[in-house]
Amino acid sequence: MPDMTVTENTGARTEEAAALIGDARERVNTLDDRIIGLVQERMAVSAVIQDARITSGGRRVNLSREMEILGRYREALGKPGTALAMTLLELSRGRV
Ligand SMILES: O=C(O)C(=O)C[C@]1(C(=O)O)C=C[C@@H](O)C=C1
Repeated sequence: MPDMTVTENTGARTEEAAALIGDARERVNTLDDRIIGLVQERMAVSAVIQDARITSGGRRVNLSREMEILGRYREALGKPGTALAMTLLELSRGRV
C-alpha cells in the first residue's frame, strides 16, 4: 500500500514516481524563483530606459522595439512565446 500522504501530494501512483516528482518540483520551484527574479530585474532595467526616453522628451512606448521583442520570443517559443512577451511588456511598461 503506497504512502497516501506522498502520493496525494504528487498525483503519483507509486512511491518511486512520487519521489521523482518531489525532487523535480523542487527544481521547478528554484527555477521559478530565478525566473521571477529575472522578470523583476527586467522591469527595473526597462524602467531606466523608459525614464531616460521620457526625460529626454520622448514617449514611454517604442512600438518598433516591442515588435522586435515579440519576434524574438515567438521565434524561440512559438505562439505562446508571443503571449509571454506581451505579459513581460505589460509588466515592464504597464498597459497601453
Ligand atoms: O527597449 C526600450 O526602448 C524600452 O523602453 C524597453 C521596453 C521593454 O520593456 O522591453 C519597454 C517599453 C517599450 O515600449 C519597449 C520596450
